[in-house]
Amino acid sequence: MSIVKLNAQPQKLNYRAIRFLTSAPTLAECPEDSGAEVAFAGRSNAGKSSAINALTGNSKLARTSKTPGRTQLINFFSLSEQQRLVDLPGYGYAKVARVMKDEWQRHLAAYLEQRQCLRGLVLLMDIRQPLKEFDLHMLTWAVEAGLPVHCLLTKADKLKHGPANNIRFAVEKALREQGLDREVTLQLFSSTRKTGIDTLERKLNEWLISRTEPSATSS
Ligand SMILES: Nc1nc2c(ncn2[C@@H]2O[C@H](COP(=O)(O)OP(=O)(O)OP(=O)(O)O)[C@@H](O)[C@H]2O)c(=O)[nH]1
Ligand SMILES: [Mg+2]
Repeated sequence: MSIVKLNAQPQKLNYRAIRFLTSAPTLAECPEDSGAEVAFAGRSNAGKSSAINALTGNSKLARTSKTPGRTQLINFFSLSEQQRLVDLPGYGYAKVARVMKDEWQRHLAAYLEQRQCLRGLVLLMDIRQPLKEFDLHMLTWAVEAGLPVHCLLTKADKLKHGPANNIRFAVEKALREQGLDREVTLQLFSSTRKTGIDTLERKLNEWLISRTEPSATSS
């Protein structure tokens, strides 16, 4: 008889207990493809590393920089043996040679297309420059691949509350009009002010806990 054990995992993860795991330049060098992973993607300088630091309350966890292109490797952070967050290299105006940019893009595409344990994508966009070509490319790809996306409109502290919300509504409308709203959610976020962290945590818990396979045993 096959018995499926009740999933004994907590409904919340302790993001403060996160640890740096490893950095990988290519898909082949990533940790074993098991458990559940959520990746943070977005243009260079969008605030990916800062968001991971704000979420985990550790300003030194992921390296941040005023110089776009700081994160050049796929960086893995573990929440538990089976649950990870991933800081992806940014796309865009990194001050690196064209040939290197193409290299990264290839590794990024391989990771996104082939990583089986990827449960969702957090797509970060600077609220002052949302829905650039790369963002639309990522959203289209994810929707077609059936991968859920949660968008963070970052650096919301740079705008007053009213204008920030107006941008959020405009982005939601644009996504609906382009048929990109399936499995896509959106929120305002500020790493500096630490706003939007609860909403982000809820989404990550939903992806990393409820979508982790319950363990099965036979007797
Ligand atoms: N005001 C403000 N600045 C922010 C916020 N988030 C990030 N920044 C700043 O934006 C710059 C880029 O942040 P990073 O977190 O390094 O951006 P990234 O997306 O990881 O960049 P790459 O690694 O180059 O892809 C840094 O100078 C941060 O301090 C925010 O919420 N508000
Ligand atoms: Mg970074």
